[in-house]
Amino acid sequence: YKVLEEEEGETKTLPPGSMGIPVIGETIHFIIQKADFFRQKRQKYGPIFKTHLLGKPTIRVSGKENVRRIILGENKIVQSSYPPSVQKLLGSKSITISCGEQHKNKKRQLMKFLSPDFLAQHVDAFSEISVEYLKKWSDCPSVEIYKECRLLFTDLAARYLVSMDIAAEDNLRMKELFQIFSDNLFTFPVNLPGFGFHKALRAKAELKKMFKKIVEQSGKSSNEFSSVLEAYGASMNDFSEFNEESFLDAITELLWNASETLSSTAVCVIYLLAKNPRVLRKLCSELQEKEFMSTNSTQDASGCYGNRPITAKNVLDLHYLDCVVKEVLRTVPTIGGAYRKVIESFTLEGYTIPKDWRVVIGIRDTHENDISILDPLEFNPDRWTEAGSTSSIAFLPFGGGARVCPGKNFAKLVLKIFTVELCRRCDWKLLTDNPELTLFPTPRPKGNWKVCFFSKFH
Ligand code: HEM
Repeated sequence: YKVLEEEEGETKTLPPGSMGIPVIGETIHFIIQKADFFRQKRQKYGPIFKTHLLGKPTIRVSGKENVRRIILGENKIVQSSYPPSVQKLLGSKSITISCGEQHKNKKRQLMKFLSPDFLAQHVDAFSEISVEYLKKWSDCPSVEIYKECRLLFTDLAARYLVSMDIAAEDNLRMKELFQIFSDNLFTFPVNLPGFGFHKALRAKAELKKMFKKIVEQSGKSSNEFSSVLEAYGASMNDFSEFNEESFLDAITELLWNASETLSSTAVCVIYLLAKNPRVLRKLCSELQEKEFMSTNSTQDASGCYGNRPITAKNVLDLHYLDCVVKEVLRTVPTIGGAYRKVIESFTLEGYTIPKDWRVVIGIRDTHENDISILDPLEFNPDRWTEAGSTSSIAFLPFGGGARVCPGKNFAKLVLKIFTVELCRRCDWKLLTDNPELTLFPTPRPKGNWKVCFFSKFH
């Protein structure tokens, strides 16, 4: 790769960086170092650098304006394009991988399903399921928090996104399979025993078998499953076109997307609130002030503690809660980067971003290096309350433009409900010394963090 090219008399400069060894590029470093690979490169080369990853020359871009330009340039200068391992594992019909009209239709359907009315209708249910798990956790001496959050949010997503009840033992196995699937999404697409890709394909095949069994045992026909699955093809309206593989792929994509992201963020909420008692106190004060949290621990005849039920409307009154959830997503963004293919060469900060290269939008890098705020690495929800300053904060945890996360409002509501129930019902303590997070593929504990929950009402 020549650093300088001449085209139409114009000098074109590729961003700084290194392309590694032929064919393999720097993929092995990336697989070993994960998020640190990008951090080190950014420190060395700045916000735009080139490398060669997973079979393609790649440019990683960070910085609010740069990222905005790419996100809003979908289908004009870039198009969503994930590495071959991700494409094969999610399937060409998944929302993440599909493009053009097919993508637009599926996305529209999914967003229609996840309407404000749908969210409002299920607030009680989201609350109940959070309470169910919090009670279970408080009854144990300690719990492995990441595992438990995965069980909770897979259960929640299965019930409300795909109308599927999963038994506890199936959920445990699903948790293991989703973990193998996620851990090996970004890898060499070599389908041979011992390779990560092979393990992920097997995990997905087993997941689909489990979903098929659950669907069959439910006695429902496929068109009785929630309309969200129609997003994956007109098949469910027209039985002759019903495609079982697409139906099971759709369940996998939705459950994986929801449980991976929500469990990761919920663990970060638990961790960051435990680490920042001042923030937790301030959040509890807000809950008390707005009558979401009673200071009276006496249970009434209906089993309530005088806590105000959460609704889609009254949760909006909780401004500090909003700041806390935003700050968790800013300091530890769930998705570190989004992948695109360049369909039309363009320039950024004077560098050429050539056609056919891959561009990775650095979400984490952009948040971490935000020069418009003080100490961007610090967890400080109060920064969101300072008048006038918030619109300049780099904040794109859900991406943007045509590829914006369709689960954004669902995720924010579920996370807020979980956080309110957590704070008003429990105290908790991390039992692991020096807990550390690993950031790739999504933030999660390094090792098994144990957490002890105490019910506030015992
Ligand atoms: C904290 C929670 C979540 C975060 C931070 C998050 C983040 C993201 C981001 C950054 C993208 C854009 C990727 C890109 O630009 O290529 C995305 C896409 C997507 N998300 Fe989420 N997500 C979350 C929860 C969910 C949930 C609950 C669902 C399911 C309802 C979901 C379904 C999807 C789908 C289907 C896409 C692909 C959209 C497309 O390609 O147009 N996400 N998510």
